[in-house]
Amino acid sequence: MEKKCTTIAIVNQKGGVGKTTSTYNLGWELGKLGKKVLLVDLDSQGNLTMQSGVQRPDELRMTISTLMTKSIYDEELPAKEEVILHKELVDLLPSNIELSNVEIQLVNATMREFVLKGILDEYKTDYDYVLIDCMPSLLMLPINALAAADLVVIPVAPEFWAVKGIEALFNTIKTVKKKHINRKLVIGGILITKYTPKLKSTKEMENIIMDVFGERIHVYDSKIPSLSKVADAGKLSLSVRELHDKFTIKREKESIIKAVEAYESLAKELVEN
Ligand SMILES: Nc1ncnc2c1ncn2[C@@H]1O[C@H](COP(=O)(O)OP(=O)(O)OP(=O)(O)O)[C@@H](O)[C@H]1O
Repeated sequence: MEKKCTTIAIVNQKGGVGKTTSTYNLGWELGKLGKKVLLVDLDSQGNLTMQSGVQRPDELRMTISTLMTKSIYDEELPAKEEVILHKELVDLLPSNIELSNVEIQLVNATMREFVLKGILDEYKTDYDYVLIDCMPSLLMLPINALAAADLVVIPVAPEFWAVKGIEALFNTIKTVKKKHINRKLVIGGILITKYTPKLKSTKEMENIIMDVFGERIHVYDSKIPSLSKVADAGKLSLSVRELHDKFTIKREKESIIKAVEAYESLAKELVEN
């Protein structure tokens, strides 16, 4: 029997808020909980692909762009094994710079909002979770992610312009629902990333986010701490848990454990809801 799969779009049109980092580490922690996870890199920067250990994404023969182009031109999709890469706890549909051409191809494609959905309907059958890492825009590719998703998770770094950005994203989600692109789409919640509660400015932004959105939207209890070791793990193509496990000295382990715990508890929040 086909598995019930939950597809989650990790979206924020603001850059650098922790979308890729959260997609990878949330995926890893869901994998740790025994879930079968497919990560989808829907960003032409290919950061999720590099985070997953592919050093030169531009040399990949098959990527999500191959699938989307084939789908736009009504060609048969390649077998999953030809495209999907495997890591210990997650699988990956990789991406590279070619995805920027797809954004252009989509403009004139028929059923252009549903190209990714069509592909995932075919590719997601073995998975419990599909996590889509979106590029920082609200153009056709992120709209494709919203059309394919059951749930949206919005990583937000508590910075000055954050609230304005979330408002714009909500309007896009409203339009996606109103125009029947995806009427069942649910906003899972706001995930606060790069969190430093000791900083007055962070606390102020957290309060503003709660005041403005708290009544309408769930804000995940798990908050991802701002830690230089989180960025280090990314550069080493490791999850925060893997980097933690590699450390042998207690002080080193302590420098990243809070991020491991945060992504673990976020994964549990998602599984339990
Ligand atoms: N919790 C964190 N603590 C410290 N650094 C972080 C944290 N999360 C992410 N970073 C760093 O911030 C930078 C941006 O993160 P990331 O690439 O995940 O953001 P993004 O929203 O996906 O960016 P883009 O919009 O460009 O795709 C990276 O260098 C990453 O290592």
